[in-house]
Amino acid sequence: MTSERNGRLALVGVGRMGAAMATGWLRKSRGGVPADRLIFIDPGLEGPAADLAREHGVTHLASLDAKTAKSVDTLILAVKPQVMEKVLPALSEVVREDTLIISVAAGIGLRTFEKAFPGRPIVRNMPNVPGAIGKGINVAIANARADELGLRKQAETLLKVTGPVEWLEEERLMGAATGVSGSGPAYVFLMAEALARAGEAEGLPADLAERLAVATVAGAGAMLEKSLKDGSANAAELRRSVTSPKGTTQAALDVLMGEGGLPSLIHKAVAAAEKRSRELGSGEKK
Ligand SMILES: NC(=O)C1=CN([C@@H]2O[C@H](COP(=O)(O)OP(=O)(O)OC[C@H]3O[C@@H](n4cnc5c(N)ncnc54)[C@H](O)[C@@H]3O)[C@@H](O)[C@H]2O)C=CC1
Ligand SMILES: O=C(O)[C@@H]1CCC=N1
Repeated sequence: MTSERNGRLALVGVGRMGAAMATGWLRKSRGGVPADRLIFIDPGLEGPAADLAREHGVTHLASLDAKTAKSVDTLILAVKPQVMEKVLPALSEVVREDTLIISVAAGIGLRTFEKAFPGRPIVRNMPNVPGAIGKGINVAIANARADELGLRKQAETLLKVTGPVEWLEEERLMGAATGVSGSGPAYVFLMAEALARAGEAEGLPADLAERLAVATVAGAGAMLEKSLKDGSANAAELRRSVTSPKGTTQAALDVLMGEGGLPSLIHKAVAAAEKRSRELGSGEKK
């Protein structure tokens, strides 16, 4: 069997994450996926996903029928973990024996998909929303069948359109990765919100405070990325470069890095996400 995948790619669940990935794939500049290879499967397509389908002419179906499934060699599952098990039986009846299954659902383990799709190659991936602009990161693990068929590389070719792929060998680490990079963009957006609110509370006009906060988060992120790439500095070194002894930053960091400050709060937050990931995987879905 060849590992070449030139068939269609069905994305099941085109909500926030599905639409972010599809946006990344449809960006031709990054060697993306041609619109006529993609099929959106979602009974409630709306918002950005509906716009994407319309703008690019992507086929949209409410469910995957047996005839269409014959043309699908890659199935991406991007529904909520809470509905995943309801969605799997109907899909398992129609997908081909050699279809590569990729799930991006938090918490749901390879074993669940191996039960639903016996003998199929499966990749569990944790993407994040900056993938929509090619600035995402993926953390993935492949089952043995995917490796037997040499499909890890094939999955990576697809996933890396949205950002690099880090492969894990131990599935138990997926929860921690989810807490860092899957959920992580929300922490950074919260930082931008909090910074803007704080500026406003200290007297800045709201719109100016927001512009300053957004430019600061975006600029610091871009600088960190560049400095890591060229090897000039890491995050701690960049932080120290802003911090003049006895200056304003030192005064602020004494608050942020004091007892119970940001580092310990972030650790608690990532640990909570990791725990929730395990709960979602074990069926505690509420
Ligand atoms: N939102 C994020 O930043 C990230 C989400 N994920 C994972 O992505 C998955 C989706 O999350 P979101 O996009 O945030 O949720 P969402 O609620 O925005 O999207 C879920 C989509 O699934 C559709 N859907 C529901 N039942 C369906 C069915 N039977 N067949 C096909 N589609 C169906 C809904 O209409 C909706 O469009 C989750 O498993 C989540 O863990 C992973 C990484 C990041
Ligand atoms: O909040 C969630 O459960 C999903 C998974 C990672 C980011 N969003």
